[in-house]
Order: sequence, then structure tokens, then C-alpha cells
Amino acid sequence: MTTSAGEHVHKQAFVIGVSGGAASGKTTVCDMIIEQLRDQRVVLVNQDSFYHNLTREELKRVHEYNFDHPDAFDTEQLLCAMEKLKHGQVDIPKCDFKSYKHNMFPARRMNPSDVILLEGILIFHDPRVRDLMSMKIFVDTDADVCLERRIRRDTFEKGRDINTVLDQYSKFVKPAFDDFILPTKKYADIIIPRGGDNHLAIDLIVQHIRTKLGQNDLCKIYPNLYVIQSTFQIRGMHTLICDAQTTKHDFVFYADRLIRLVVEHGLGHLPFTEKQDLYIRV
Ligand SMILES: Nc1ncnc2c1ncn2[C@@H]1O[C@H](COP(=O)(O)OP(=O)(O)O)[C@@H](O)[C@H]1O
Ligand SMILES: O=c1ccn([C@@H]2O[C@H](COP(=O)(O)O)[C@@H](O)[C@H]2O)c(=O)[nH]1
Repeated sequence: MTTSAGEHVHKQAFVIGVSGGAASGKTTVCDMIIEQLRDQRVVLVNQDSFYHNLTREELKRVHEYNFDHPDAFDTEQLLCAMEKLKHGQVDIPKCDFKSYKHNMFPARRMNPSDVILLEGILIFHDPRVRDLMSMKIFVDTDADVCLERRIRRDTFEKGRDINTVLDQYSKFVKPAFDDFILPTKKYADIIIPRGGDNHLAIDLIVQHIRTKLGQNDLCKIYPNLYVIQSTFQIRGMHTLICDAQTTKHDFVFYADRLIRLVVEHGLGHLPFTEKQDLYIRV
């Protein structure tokens, strides 16, 4: 679809939310998915880019600032960016975790894509953000592994000293994980134990995304194509009619049921006018 401005409209971008504790491996999982979906247009949006700017007062006492609380994020800005990304390019700010400022690095320009991976510790917290997602993944890594990775990352990459990292962990990171992050695990469609080490889970996710994108492509080519939701029952019947061992009787029975479902769905899409019948019992 093309707008008058010539921009490609990706109304049906497949939004995948990837949540989990800090340093659980969310970015690593996203990178692996992107790597495997090589032929697709995929972008990664980090919730980290939507931290509120700190006031001068907050900057002075930055060690008392809770970066793990839902209020630390500008969710309105995140929603606005996601909406814009459906229609055209959007500039996503890049936060500098050393100076805590948003304007140290140039913003990243993102193009509308087939797949948007939205990653962050609290992306399942706000129902409006959850509603954007077609698939929700929770990366479930042991707390001690996350802490070990966090210490390495924050000391080597962010230049923080170990006491500060540990103080922040016990004061804010751990309590926020228990109070806000862990309770959102229930919204996940898929939970990945061990994050990036779980190659099988990542392969299965990529396969699923490919299937969904294939359906999306067909819907783009044929705007009046409707894909019936694949249920366990439908897949079972499909399997039976494809199986060479299936008897003729069963083949006819299940093929008939599948054809009936297709016709019923098709009829449901025909225009109709509601009428009320009056029955008179005599
Ligand atoms: N499976 C893994 N094995 C070893 N190190 C890992 C693994 N997954 C992530 N890491 C490392 O742990 C740190 C945090 O990982 P990252 O994917 O950035 O987590 P998150 O996005 O959840 O904060 C990074 O330094 C990364 O290289
Ligand atoms: O200025 C900041 C901003 C954030 N943090 C910490 O980062 C993690 C979330 O990032 P992940 O990449 O998901 O690990 C969160 O625990 C914040 O405490 C920070 O330390 N400083």
C-alpha cells in the first residue's frame, strides 16, 4: 500500500514484545531472531530509549533515582513512536547511560518494517503497550546469572564502580523485578528459559514469525483474503487428510468438515442485512 507521500504503509507490522529482567539476555535473544530472519525487514526498538529526561535535581542525586520503576519511562512517547513507525520513518532517541542524557548521541532513524521487536524490562506493564503486540516473549534467566552479567556490563561498559552497582541492585533493581517485572510474566505467550542459550526456543519462534509473515504477505497481495485461525482441531484434520495411511472413509469425513469450515467462514464475510423473524405459535 502506498500513501500520497509515497511512503510505504505497514499497517500489519508484526510486533513482538521481548521482556525479562535486566541483563537476562533480551537484547541477545532479539539479535538472534533478527539474524535468523535475515530476509525480512526487522527493526529493534528498546524501551531504554524512552527513559524520562532527568531534572537537574535528579541528576545531582542520580544514585537515588529508580530506573527500574514504571514511572521512569515515558510511555506516551513510546506509544507515539510505535504509532508513527506504522506509517513512516521515526527517530528513536538513544540514551547515554554514562551521562544519563538523551542528546549525547544522534537519534536512530527507523524505517517501517514487517517485524518490530520491542524490548525492555517493563514493556508488558502498560496494557496499551501490550495491546500492540502479536507475540509476547519473556526471557527467564536465573537472578544470580543476571546479577553477574550486570556487574560485568555496568563496570566494564558503563564505567561504574562495583559498590554502586550492588547498591542499585539491592535498593531498586531486585525490588522492582519482584514488584513489577515478574508479575508481567503471566502475559507472555512464550517463556524462554536461559535466554540466548536456548537455540531450540529461538528456532521455533523464528519459524512461527516466518509463517505469520507468509500469511501477511498473502493478505497484502490479496486484500480480501482472510486466513482462518489455525486451531489445534484444524491442524489435526489437516494432518489426517495429508496422511497416506488415512482410510478413505476418514479422508472423506475430515475433508468434508474442513470444506464446511471454509464455506462457513466465507459466508460470514458476505454482506448481509439483519432481519427479525416473527414466529407465531399456533
Ligand atoms: N547466553 C549468554 N551467555 C553469556 N553471556 C550472555 C548471554 N546472553 C547475554 N549475555 C551477556 O550478558 C549481558 C546482558 O545481555 P543482554 O542481552 O544485553 O541482556 P538485556 O538486554 O536483558 O539487558 C551482555 O553483556 C551479554 O553479552
Ligand atoms: O541510566 C540508566 C538507565 C537504566 N539503567 C538500568 O538498565 C536496566 C535496564 O536495561 P536492560 O538493558 O534491560 O538491562 C535497568 O535495570 C536499569 O536499572 C541504569 O542503570 N542506568
